[in-house]
Amino acid sequence: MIISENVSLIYPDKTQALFDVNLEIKPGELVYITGPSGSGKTSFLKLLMGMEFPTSGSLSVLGETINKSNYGNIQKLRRKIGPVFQEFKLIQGRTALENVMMGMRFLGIKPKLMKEQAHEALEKVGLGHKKYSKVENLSWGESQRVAIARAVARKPLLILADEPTGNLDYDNAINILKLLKSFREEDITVIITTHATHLINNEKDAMFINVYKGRITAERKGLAV
Ligand SMILES: Nc1ncnc2c1ncn2[C@@H]1O[C@H](COP(=O)(O)OP(=O)(O)OP(=O)(O)O)[C@@H](O)[C@H]1O
Repeated sequence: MIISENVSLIYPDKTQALFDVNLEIKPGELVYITGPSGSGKTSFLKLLMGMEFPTSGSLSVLGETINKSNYGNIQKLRRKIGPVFQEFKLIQGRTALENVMMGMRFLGIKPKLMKEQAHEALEKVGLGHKKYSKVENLSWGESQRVAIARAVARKPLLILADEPTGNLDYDNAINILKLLKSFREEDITVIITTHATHLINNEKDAMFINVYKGRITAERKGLAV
């Protein structure tokens, strides 16, 4: 699913965000990425989405090599990924349903099916009753759920959630994590960055990646390795 060998990332201004990342993530795994602010968590997710390319080393995601020369295939790869961004990236003035449908625009799905998948995804995240609400009228937690619905409506193989519990109170944060974890039952690999280590300390069936100053350590708990 994801194989990273000696991957380093240096931005054009010479900031080295990641050093020698070696890891393998298997299909259907739940992965938490923790680490202080500025340690390289988002940079790692950007590499997985092909929004950045490794400066050195080799990275393969769902069988596609992440490098500039493979750009055509990386665009196809993105159709199999459901991203949940830190700042949601919802379109104001549009309803929850419209936002979820917009996330499927370039997937080549027929409009009727697109609508069905969007309805289904909003039901799944518990927002069936807010489908026709404009997103600016939703609470923070509800907006986060719309962003998650938009990611799962695409029927992805991989969900990448960047700090999905940021700005949520304890109960909402726990519920959002529960929701994201539930997608594993559909064999989706779920990767979550979080500062909220207290929320995940008791997880027994997950891979934990810690990033510190661009260097990664990984351990699996409770999984057959
Ligand atoms: N486009 C960029 N150009 C140059 N440097 C960057 C760029 N994006 C990130 N960085 C730098 O790379 C390092 C890692 O940043 P990154 O956003 O990956 O950290 P993070 O762990 O996700 O932080 P946070 O928890 O605050 O979101 C930081 O030093 C950051 O300033």
